[in-house]
Amino acid sequence: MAEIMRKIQDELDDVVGKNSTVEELHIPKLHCLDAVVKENLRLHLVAPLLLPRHPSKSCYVARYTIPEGAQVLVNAWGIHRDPEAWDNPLEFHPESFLTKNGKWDYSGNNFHYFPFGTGRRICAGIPLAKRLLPYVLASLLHLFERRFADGTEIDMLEKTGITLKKMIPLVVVPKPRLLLEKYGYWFCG
Ligand code: HEM
Repeated sequence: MAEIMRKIQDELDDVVGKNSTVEELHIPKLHCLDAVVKENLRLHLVAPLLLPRHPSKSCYVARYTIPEGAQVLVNAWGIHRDPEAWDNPLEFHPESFLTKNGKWDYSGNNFHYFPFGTGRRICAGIPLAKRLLPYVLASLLHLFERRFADGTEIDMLEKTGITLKKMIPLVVVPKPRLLLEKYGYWFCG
């Protein structure tokens, strides 16, 4: 994990530099960060079972009859960990999103990877999330080193629900890594 963090911060230092702060124009050049966001959304989906579906008419899917009005849940969490689609599916390997560029996107058209859902009920916030997620993460990682609070370690255990949450909240202590003047009023008081 420490090595992935170093790669991301090296990329941020190359693309953004230590004398400026992250802007939207930098985001398309941050390939390593993009791969980390995508891999994180593979393993830790926001909505592990998507939103429930209810067919308006009985229908057949594969060999199964789905009666009208039945509640259908799609186990996207399981599909994202399918060993037939992913090498070492339980491990965090952002590299797979670097080498298969373009294959994995958020369109919902690839049924091995659809963190924003798929079809008519696909997430309505993709355009916003796609911009905001890397921008906020890039800004935080560029501005701060993060140290775990004394005696704590990262633990990725999840708490199940309609949305997935961390079982144990992450507590980090941010440490500035740029010149203090880049932090504006936060550190000037
Ligand atoms: C990391 C960020 C986000 C993720 C991973 C995410 C993921 C999802 C998923 C998996 C669904 C269910 C899709 C399905 O069942 O096929 C969904 C639905 C939805 N999302 Fe998001 N979402 C995110 C951010 C947002 C934001 C920022 C907004 C709004 C500003 C938003 C608005 C919605 C809405 C309105 C729906 C319901 C769509 C419908 O039922 O027709 N989401 N989202």
